[in-house]
Amino acid sequence: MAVYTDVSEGELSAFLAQYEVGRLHSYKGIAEGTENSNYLLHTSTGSYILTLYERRVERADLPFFLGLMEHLARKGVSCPLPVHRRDGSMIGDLAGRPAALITFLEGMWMRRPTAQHCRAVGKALAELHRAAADFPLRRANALSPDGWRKLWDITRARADEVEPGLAREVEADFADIVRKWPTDLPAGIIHADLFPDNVFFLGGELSGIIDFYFACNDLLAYDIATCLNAWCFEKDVSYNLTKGSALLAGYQSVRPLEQREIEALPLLARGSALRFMLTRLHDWLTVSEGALVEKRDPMEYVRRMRFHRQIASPAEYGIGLA
Ligand SMILES: Nc1ncnc2c1ncn2[C@@H]1O[C@H](COP(=O)(O)OP(=O)(O)OP(=O)(O)O)[C@@H](O)[C@H]1O
Ligand SMILES: N[C@@H](CCO)C(=O)O
Repeated sequence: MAVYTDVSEGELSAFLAQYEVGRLHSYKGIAEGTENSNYLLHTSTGSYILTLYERRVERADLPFFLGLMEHLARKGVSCPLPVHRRDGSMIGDLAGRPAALITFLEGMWMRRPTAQHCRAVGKALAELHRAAADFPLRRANALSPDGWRKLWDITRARADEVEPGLAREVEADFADIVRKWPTDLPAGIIHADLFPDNVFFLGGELSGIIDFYFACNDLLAYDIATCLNAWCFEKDVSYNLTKGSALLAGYQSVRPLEQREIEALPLLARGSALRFMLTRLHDWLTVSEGALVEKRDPMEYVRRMRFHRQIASPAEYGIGLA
């Protein structure tokens, strides 16, 4: 995460008095990430992550996100457990923002994931889909085609600042993806942002999944497509077939894909690349220079869109190879 909102020690101590987490020993802002403000807290009872929800998270969605984490944790998915306040709720207010406290997960995210990591994340994704299947709340995906359109309307006029000709290229691709977008594939709750920085490993084993703030109901295979984009490309945006086949095999070891899901992968991967290109483009053009936040390059995802556009068969992702 980033730090958009500063929190004083006095404000934080008053906030923590609502919880049974003991006395505050120390806290510091976490620069990593882009969406919300996050602090690492040490108290007399342990370590916690404090999140202040910023622009892209609606307060009304917090019971879904926090309830989902609690549901998954109870079902054995290793993810943070939201801490309840003394009044039983999981959501408070701090420095003018909705805020929550979640447990700290041990582990490190992989800057250079290997095929083994990709296999593990594929398997964990399928387990997450299975464990979430009976979660009772619903949330529509705010970043499906209608949401993409809103972002594109804001960014299109300045897209060529990133690369000349980008507006025209994206416009054409956007129309084609939306025209073909599937609606009748197996659906359920998806993580929707399962990038390497949201998956922790300890001693080679997957130790936890974080950041459920894009989770929603959508096509399960769309989540796989997002993982292929996030985990299986090298820095030069070449697709790593070994990683792709490992990720798909890991997923299928828990939930075998239907043929129609496999056939939809190239289109889902294009749509997913478009979605992340758009949020990055939006942030690239709008995030103020002063914020303690890393800007992510939209061109990494334009290049993925170009890759997926020329795929002739889903076999090129390595399905059935590992
Ligand atoms: N439960 C947790 N346990 C340990 N560290 C955590 C936890 N939650 C968050 N972090 C730390 O905070 C960082 C950012 O968290 P997170 O990915 O949720 O933020 P974000 O702003 O939503 O980022 P993103 O850009 O991935 O959406 C993580 O990389 C990790 O260092
Ligand atoms: N994972 C996203 C940022 C948070 O949504 C990206 O890399 O663009």
